[in-house]
Amino acid sequence: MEVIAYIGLGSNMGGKKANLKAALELLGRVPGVKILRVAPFYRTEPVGYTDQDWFVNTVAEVETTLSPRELLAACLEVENRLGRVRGVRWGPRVIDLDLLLYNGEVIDEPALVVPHPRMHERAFVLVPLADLAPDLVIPGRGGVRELLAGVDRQGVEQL
Ligand SMILES: Nc1nc2nc(S)n(CCO)c2c(=O)[nH]1
Repeated sequence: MEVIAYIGLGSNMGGKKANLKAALELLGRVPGVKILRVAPFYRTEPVGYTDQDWFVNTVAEVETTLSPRELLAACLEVENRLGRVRGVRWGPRVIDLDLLLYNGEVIDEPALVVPHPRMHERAFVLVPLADLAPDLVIPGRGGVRELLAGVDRQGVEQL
């Protein structure tokens, strides 16, 4: 049966918008994954490891028959196909796909934590997510609209 999941995409190396478009193209070709909607792209100030180039971020809403682990594996496969080299943990990356939400479920397993543990404090996630689903509730964290009101939108600029 199909469920709804949300995937965060980001790039801060090379052709950032082109990298996001390529990732969406590859993701959309995965059997069992259908991209329903994609938020606008945003130019965003790096958080966490700040000594790096600005990112381009967006969020995609997908309908999928894959399990959470299968969907995560598909995201990692897209990253690998686009040449993601896992160097510095928080360092620059050609492409990053984060599984943000899966069918409203809470999952806490080794290498699979959903909702994404930091998404509720990240404007670069909440802003595009609110473009798609402002009334969504992030299990255990609160409503997207309310969380967005609590973060600093500084450093998230619509492209
Ligand atoms: N603005 C911004 N800052 C980030 N810091 C990390 S790590 N990442 C990678 C995503 O976890 C990002 C990002 O995608 N966008």
